[in-house]
Amino acid sequence: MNTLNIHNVSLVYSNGYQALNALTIEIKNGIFGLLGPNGAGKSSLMKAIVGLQKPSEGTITFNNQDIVENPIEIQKHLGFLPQYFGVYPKISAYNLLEHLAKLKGINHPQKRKKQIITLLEKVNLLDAKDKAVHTFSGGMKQRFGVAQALLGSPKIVIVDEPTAGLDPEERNRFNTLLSDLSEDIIIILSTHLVEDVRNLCSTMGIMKRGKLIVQGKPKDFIKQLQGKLWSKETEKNDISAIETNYKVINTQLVERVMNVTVVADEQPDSFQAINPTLEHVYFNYLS
Ligand SMILES: Nc1ncnc2c1ncn2[C@@H]1O[C@H](COP(=O)(O)OP(=O)(O)OP(=O)(O)O)[C@@H](O)[C@H]1O
Repeated sequence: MNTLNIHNVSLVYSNGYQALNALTIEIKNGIFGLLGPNGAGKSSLMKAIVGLQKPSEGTITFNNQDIVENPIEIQKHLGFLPQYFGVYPKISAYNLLEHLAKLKGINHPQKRKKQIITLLEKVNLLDAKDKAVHTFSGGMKQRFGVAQALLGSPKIVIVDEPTAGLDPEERNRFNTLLSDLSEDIIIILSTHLVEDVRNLCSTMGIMKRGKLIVQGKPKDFIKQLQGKLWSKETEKNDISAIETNYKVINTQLVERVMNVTVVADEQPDSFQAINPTLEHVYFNYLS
């Protein structure tokens, strides 16, 4: 079992901006979902974990090794899948993986070949190994991205918005792959897609303005909202009156009619009970 321990981490950039504020999390094998609006500090946290940005305060350990003092300790076990690769050179998938494997220090030619073939099989790209990566579909590129992130058998993989731009079928296939991989390693998934967190993550956290405002299991959060969510169709002009009496967590058009959802212990007049989803949980914590 791998353990990433982030304790009381704060990060103040040189311009004085506090991007992380006393953040504490323990992450074990499985997929940890990190949700939060733009600018909440998710990328800053990732940078601190991978050793690209030293925290101003606090400690980060990976399997009991201090990785703030010794970033190499995590870098040799780390795979990173950015949202987009900037450039896809006009070379085959196999050759590009071979090049990246050499950069990662996998020097033994036979071992390198075996690992590349195994990874191409795992991400279902073995048949496409001689095709140029720039001709791949979006889903194939993302699966290629997973293969490169897994070179060197990392114990921790960080994926940033991995399903952006994929069609629903590609997104399903990609999510199944991530889920299969997560049994023996830590995967940290930073995303705006609440549904992906619901489907994939055993644990999750929500960030807001540099703070981790909550962490736990998606299903426990949903349970906490059971029997407390109420919704009704409304006019746009009536929303501010509802807001004075109730905690409104969402207003949204459903079949072109405005629906308002509130959290309350008792059923408000003319509202219907609705079943909570993780999206309601997210809105509830952010509103
Ligand atoms: N090098 C830096 N110097 C100063 N401020 C920075 C620096 N990098 C990021 N910030 C600021 O820190 C805040 C958090 O940024 P961060 O990129 O961590 O957010 P995020 O949650 O990852 O958002 P997004 O989803 O948009 O990437 C932002 O207000 C950003 O402008």
